[in-house]
Amino acid sequence: MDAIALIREKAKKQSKTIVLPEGHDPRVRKAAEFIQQEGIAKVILLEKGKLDPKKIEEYTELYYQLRQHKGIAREEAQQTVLNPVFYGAMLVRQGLADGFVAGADTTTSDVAKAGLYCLGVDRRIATISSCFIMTVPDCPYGEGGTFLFADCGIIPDPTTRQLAQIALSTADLGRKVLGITPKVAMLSYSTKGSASGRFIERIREATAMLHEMAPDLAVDGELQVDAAIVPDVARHKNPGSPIQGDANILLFPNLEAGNIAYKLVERLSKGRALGPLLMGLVKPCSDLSRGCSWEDVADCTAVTAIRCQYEVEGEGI
Ligand SMILES: CC(C)(COP(=O)(O)OP(=O)(O)OC[C@H]1O[C@@H](n2cnc3c(N)ncnc32)[C@H](O)[C@@H]1OP(=O)(O)O)[C@@H](O)C(=O)NCCC(=O)NCCS
Ligand SMILES: CC(=O)OP(=O)(O)O
Repeated sequence: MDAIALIREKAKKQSKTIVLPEGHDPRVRKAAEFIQQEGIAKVILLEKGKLDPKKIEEYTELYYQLRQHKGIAREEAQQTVLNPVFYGAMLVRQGLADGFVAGADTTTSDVAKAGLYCLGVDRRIATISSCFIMTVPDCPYGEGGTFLFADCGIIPDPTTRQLAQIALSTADLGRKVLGITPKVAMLSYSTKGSASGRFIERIREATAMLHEMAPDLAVDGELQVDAAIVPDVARHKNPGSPIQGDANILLFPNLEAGNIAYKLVERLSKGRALGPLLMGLVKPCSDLSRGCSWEDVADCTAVTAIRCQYEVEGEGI
């Protein structure tokens, strides 16, 4: 079964309720129809101007309380809650839905803020970041052409600790959603000392930290991407590597590299890019690219539904 089919089948077993707040967008409406027809999840479809006035009142007060320490006024709280993305996040907070998926018509920054401000940070993880599930047709690399790429959406210039934490969160998501054994490549423009400089040093430090945090995780760095995913190149450039050119998780050094790389792979390979799947929040949710297809909305919803199960079981997401 390919990765997309597997994700849809797994989601169907969960029967979770996911909020899609951008009901004004035709791609989101089409996805909602498909998701419900296929039994992937139950959907709460929202639209600006059609929100429940009682809940607006309730969530305005709640949002005001949550953000009071930042000095916001009630008026600002109400304006925020009138935005269906924030209202949808509040539905999740209040337990009326299990997760939300937005970003077809909202920037990543605003979707992340809805998650951060309404749901909050999972203290066990502490870092909010994101990853993509990438599927590349006719590709022998990774997990039969499936990879996880991170962070391509949230942290512009991660610290070494954040890089290690992003890798851990992505590995965890890969295990839970795709059932893979993670093999992490910490990417750079150098393979094990073939170049030097402060950017490379940072990746080395992050790799060492990751080894300490998760001694059983298969990880190697710093690696160029060819040494990470092409076994022949790995044999030449990096013999003895624990992942031997067979990485399925690609950890990018910063958001510029990650965001550019995921869009290039998606567009040039005619592959799929599911995400940015937000990690480190107390409930599962997903952002989308404004360039997404209706299938991307549907499949990010399926991934979010699968992740809800682990949140219920108290295992983190
Ligand atoms: C995630 C994001 C929205 C946070 O923005 P923000 O709310 O303005 O961030 P702030 O610096 O004001 O921090 C607000 C709070 O959240 C916390 N926070 C911010 N980013 C965080 C992260 N990645 N992980 C954990 N906590 C975070 C801060 O520590 C702060 O906590 P405090 O209120 O207790 O002091 C921001 O990092 C962002 O916009 N990222 C880029 C997204 C983007 O543009 N992507 C484009 C390509 S997809
Ligand atoms: C993830 C991302 O790049 O989102 P957008 O294309 O909407 O900026």
